[in-house]
Formats: sequence, C-alpha cells, structure tokens
Amino acid sequence: MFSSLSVVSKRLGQSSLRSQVRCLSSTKDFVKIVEVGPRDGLQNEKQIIPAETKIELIERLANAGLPVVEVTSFVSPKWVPQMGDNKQVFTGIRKLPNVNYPVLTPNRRGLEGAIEAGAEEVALFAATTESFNRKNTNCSTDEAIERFSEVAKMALDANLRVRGYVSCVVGCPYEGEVDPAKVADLSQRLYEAGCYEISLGDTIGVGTAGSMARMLDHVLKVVPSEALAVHCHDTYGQALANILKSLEYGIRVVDSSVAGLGGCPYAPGAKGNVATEDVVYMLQGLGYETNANLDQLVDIGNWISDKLGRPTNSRAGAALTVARERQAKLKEAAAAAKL
Ligand SMILES: CC(C)(COP(=O)([O-])OP(=O)([O-])OC[C@H]1O[C@@H](n2cnc3c(N)ncnc32)[C@H](O)[C@@H]1OP(=O)([O-])[O-])[C@@H](O)C(=O)NCCC(=O)NCCSC(=O)C[C@@](C)(O)CC(=O)[O-]
Repeated sequence: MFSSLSVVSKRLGQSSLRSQVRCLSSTKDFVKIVEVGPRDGLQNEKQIIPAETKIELIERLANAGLPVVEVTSFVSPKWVPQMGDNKQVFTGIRKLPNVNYPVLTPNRRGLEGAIEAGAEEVALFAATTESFNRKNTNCSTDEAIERFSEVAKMALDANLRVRGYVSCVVGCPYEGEVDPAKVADLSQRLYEAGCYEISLGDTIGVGTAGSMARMLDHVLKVVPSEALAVHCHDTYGQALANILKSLEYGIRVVDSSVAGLGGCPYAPGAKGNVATEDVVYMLQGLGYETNANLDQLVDIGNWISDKLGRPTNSRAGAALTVARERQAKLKEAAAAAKL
C-alpha cells in the first residue's frame, strides 16, 4: 500500500502541480528542476547577503524558466541567522503565476510564519539518523517524525502543498553509512503524512551510483517514482552520476542550486548542491526538456558568484562563460577583418 487513504485526496490535489509542470513540455520527457540555491545555498554563507540580493536572485531564477524556486526557510534565526529575513524576502518577490515558491518549515512556529507571509507550499524535513536530527533540529528521530506529521496535517488543513526532505540518505556526517531500509521507512512516513513529493537528500555528497541504486531499490518499494526527487550535494564530484542513476530509476525531479551554492550548516564538510547549470546541460544532452534557459542560468550563476566574491562552482557555467568570451572575440576579429 503506497499511502493511507486519509491523505490520498489531499495529495491528489497536490499532484496537479506535477501535471501542470508536465504540460510545459511538448514531446520530450520532462524533468522538473527544483532550484534550492536561495535557501539551501545561501543558508550556508558566512557573510550576510542583503534581502534585496536574495529577492533579485529568486526573481531571475524564476524568469529563467525554472518551475520551482525554494525561497527561504522559517527556521529559528538563532540556529540559521542567514534566513532571518525570511518574511521580507518571501513578501518582497514578484511571483510568476506558473512558478512554485516553497519554503522550509521545521515546526509549527515555522509553519505559522510561512502562512503569515503568504506561502502556498512548505517543505518539511527529517534525517535518517539520531545524531543528525539532534544537531540539525535538536530532537530525536521519533520527535522529528511526530513534528513533521503534525505540521503536515496543519499545512494540508490550511490547503498548502507539502513537500518532504529525507536527509542523509546514503551517509551521515556523524554516524557514517546509512541503512537504505531506514531511508525507505522515513520516506514512507513523509509520504503517508501527505507529502506530494519526497526529496532524497545526499546531504554530504558521499553517494555513488552504486549506493544511490541500493538506496532507491528500497525506497521505490514504498514510494512511487512519481513522488520522488533527488537532492545531491557534490562533495565527492558524484552528483551528476547519481542523478543519472536516479533518472534510470524513473525519477524526474531534481533539486539543484545555481552556481552550486550551498551546503547544510549542520553537515560539516558538505559542499554545495549540484549546480543547476550542470544539471540542465546534462539533461539537454540527454534530450530531456526542463523549460530552463541555460544562457540565463549561466549569467545568474556568474552574477551571484560575483556578489559572493568567488568563482562559480558550476563546471558547465564556467566552461560556457569561456566559450562565450572566445566566441565574442572571434566575432570582433571577423568584424575588424572586414573593415
Ligand atoms: C527546529 C528548531 C527551531 C528547534 O530548536 P530549539 O532550540 O529546540 O527550539 P525551541 O522551540 O526551544 O526554540 C528556541 C528559540 O527559537 C525560536 N523558534 C523556534 N522555532 C522557530 C521558528 N520556526 N522560527 C523562528 N523562531 C523559532 C523559539 O521561539 C525560541 O526563541 P526564544 O524563546 O529563545 O527567543 C531549530 O533546531 C531550527 O531552527 N533548526 C533548523 C536548522 C536548519 O535550518 N538546518 C538547515 C536546513 S535542513 C537542510 O539543509 C537539509 C536539506 C533539507 O537541504 C536536505 C539535505 O541536503 O539533506
């Protein structure tokens, strides 16, 4: 049984989101990209990023054709000060009608803040290990399950869409290798709590195509591929391979972060998410539709990296920038030769 009947009807409403997104595609197989840079990326920055910069980033990402841009998180500012401007950012963005703007909420207080700001979609999260839950949200795994079940119910009652994250699906920074059965169990609980989509987070980027496959073998027994996403950090340079493996398993939702921003403040050593530019480049090469404009994404990645004072972490972004410059020089030289 994939889910309890009590949440099926609410999830059916939520699944219209998936079909809306699929309509964007014509004949090609569609992969939905969930851009998490403004939240997962910027939550990990040491420097304070002005709210205006975050707002511009979110608006530009939506304008580049991405169907989902995770905006911020309504977590305790004592725990993650970088997201302390959540309400200002959420209410400051000019929203496009066909784009979803989820926000992360760890507890009832966060949900109330999200609703007050006008959010229509929230994302809940829990990790597979006791230690990570303690470090990230100051509670045990059982308490995390209790919390997200309560918050999911409240959110669904308020007619919000609910997404879920499972953190540490392959490895945990405190406990090491993770048993895939634990991932399946937590994914099923989130699904049964009413999440329309469960994002499987390789939080510290230790996964390989092999360990992803073993984990997916378990999860797909309890949650259908249509309700799964992958969220791959690129610490070991395996993220694209892991996404490719997930595509083979029928998963068509990929979380990514422009310029490869990010990491989790409670996952020491974790690198950023896989870069959105790299994912789009790979998906285009495979013949998938994403609705994303790669040129615009490269510009956005370069722009936000400039703001942060460092080069982009996107390999495709960096390469395409060099290729563009070379192209421009060749054009200039050709024009000069004509004179
Ligand atoms: C869950 C808590 C709040 C528990 O933290 P706690 O200290 O146990 O909570 P508390 O209930 O005792 O409250 C402590 C203080 O925070 C306030 N508070 C309490 N809740 C909120 C709230 N929602 N918004 C604003 N304020 C809040 C509360 O009012 C109180 O304020 P005080 O009375 O001391 O002035 C805390 O641990 C927390 O905020 N953790 C979030 C950590 C986080 O954001 N981590 C990163 C996101 S997860 C991630 O990145 C992984 C993911 C999703 O991307 C996928 C992957 O890669 O795996």
